[in-house]
Amino acid sequence: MTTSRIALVRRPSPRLAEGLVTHIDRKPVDAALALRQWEAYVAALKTHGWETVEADPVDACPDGVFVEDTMVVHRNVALVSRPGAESRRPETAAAEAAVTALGCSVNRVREPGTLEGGDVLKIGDTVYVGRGGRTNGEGVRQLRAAFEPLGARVVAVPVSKVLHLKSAVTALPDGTVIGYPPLVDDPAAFPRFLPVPEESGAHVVLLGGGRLLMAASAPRSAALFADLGYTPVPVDIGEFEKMEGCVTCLSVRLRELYV
Ligand SMILES: NC(=O)NCCC[C@H](N)C(=O)O
Repeated sequence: MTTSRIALVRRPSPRLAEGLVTHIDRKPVDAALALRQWEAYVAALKTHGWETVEADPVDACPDGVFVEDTMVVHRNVALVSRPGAESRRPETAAAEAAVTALGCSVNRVREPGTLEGGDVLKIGDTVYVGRGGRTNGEGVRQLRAAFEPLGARVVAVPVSKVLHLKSAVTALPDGTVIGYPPLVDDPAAFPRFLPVPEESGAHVVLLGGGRLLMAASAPRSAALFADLGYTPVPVDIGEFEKMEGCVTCLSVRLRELYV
C-alpha cells in the first residue's frame, strides 16, 4: 500500500453567508474573515506535512468550501457523492475533476441515492455511514456496492440530532470514537466511545504522528486529548462553524493514493 498525504480543499465562496443552516440559528458571517480562517486552515495542513490541492472554486455555491461532502475516498477510489441538499449538487463536478487528475478511480452515487461525505467516517477498513437528513438508504447501498469489494465493512448508523455523522463523531488515531453525548444518537454503535465535553471537540482530523487538527472552540476537549498523549493543533474556524461546518468538512484527505 502506498501512503500519500494530499488534502483536497476549495476556497470559500464570497456568498458563504447564504449557505444552508439546518440545526442551528443563522448568524451573520464575515466573508473576509472566513477567507483568512480558511487560509490558516490550509497553512496548518501544509505545516504538518500535507500537500494541498485546490478544486476549482464554485462561487455560485455558498457551501462549496465544505468540499468533504462531495466524495468519499477509500484507497485510491473516489465515490463522488450526490448531495442530499439539491443546492449542493453543482459542487461535485470540479471536485471530481481534481481527484481524477490526482489519479483516483472514480465512481458516482446515482439517483435516487443521496450521500454526503460528511456522513462517512472511516476507521481502518470499517466505514461508518450516517443515515440521516442528507444520506438515504439507497446512498448507503451504493456506498456498500462501491467499497465492500475493496475489503471495507460498511456499518450504517442513525443520525438525527446533527447535520452529518461526522458532526457528531470522529475517531482518535487508536480508533476510539469521540463524541459530545447529547448529539450522538447511539454511542453503543461503536466498539470504543469516549465522551468529550464540547460539541466541536468531537471533530478531529488526523494529521499523523498523533497530531489532531481541531477547532479552537474546544479547549477542554483539546486538554483531554493532550492528557491521552496526543498533540492538538487548534485552528479558528468560527465563521464556518456558524454555517454548521467543522474542521473535517473543509478538506478531503487522500491517504492511500498510488502516487
Ligand atoms: N461535512 C460537513 O460537516 N459539512 C458541513 C456542511 C455545512 C453546510 N452549510 C450544509 O448545510 O451543507
